[in-house]
Amino acid sequence: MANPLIKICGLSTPESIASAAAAGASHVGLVHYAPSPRHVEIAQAAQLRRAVPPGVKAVLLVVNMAPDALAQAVAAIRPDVVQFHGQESPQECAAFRAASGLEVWKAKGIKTPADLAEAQAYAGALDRLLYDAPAGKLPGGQGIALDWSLLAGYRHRIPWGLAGGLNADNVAEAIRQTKAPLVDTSSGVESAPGIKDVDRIKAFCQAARAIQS
Ligand SMILES: O=C(O)c1ccccc1NCC(=O)[C@H](O)[C@H](O)COP(=O)(O)O
Repeated sequence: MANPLIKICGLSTPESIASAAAAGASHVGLVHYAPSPRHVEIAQAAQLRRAVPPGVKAVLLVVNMAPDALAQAVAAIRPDVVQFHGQESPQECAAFRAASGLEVWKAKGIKTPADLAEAQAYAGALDRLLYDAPAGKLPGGQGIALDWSLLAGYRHRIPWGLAGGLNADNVAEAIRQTKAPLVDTSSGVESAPGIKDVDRIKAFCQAARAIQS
């Protein structure tokens, strides 16, 4: 099995972006959602995006954002990827993808086999589905793992990734069970909500790459 891509999400300082890149992350996430402890304003996100080194993709996370506001945010930040993390429909994702020409991901909360089957309706509208725990107080970044056994052996209709409660201690087992081609973490590499920890980022990336087929 090839090493999975690694996304470290919810970064809010140039230092944490540099740590994630140095540890081998393929993607770094900037959360623009005011209720989140990881929220960054547009101007801050634009500055952080400039700190993302070549070879690492910047992912902008948004939740049910109005199309005009999203277009302005994208113009200012210039992300490589937009990750929708609210109730955006396949049609809305497809329309944004066609209009922007950007890579588009959609996070979907998965609790049952039916949720997983429903998520496949996004095939053709997206570049990647990100399976996460169902929304609670926040739509994402909750540190809650989904039931990985739901994904074991599943025939996905679209490129995908695994998020939700991943950390250095469990990511290898999650990859072993699900064969995830991309793993994503946020609270699992923090010392407190919104505060990224360099050592935890390093340990997560090492553990995610330690998997052998
Ligand atoms: O991280 C947040 O605070 C957040 C808030 C609102 C929407 C999405 C958010 N994060 C999105 C992510 O991609 C997280 O990495 C993903 O949900 C996994 O988080 P965690 O379980 O904490 O590793």
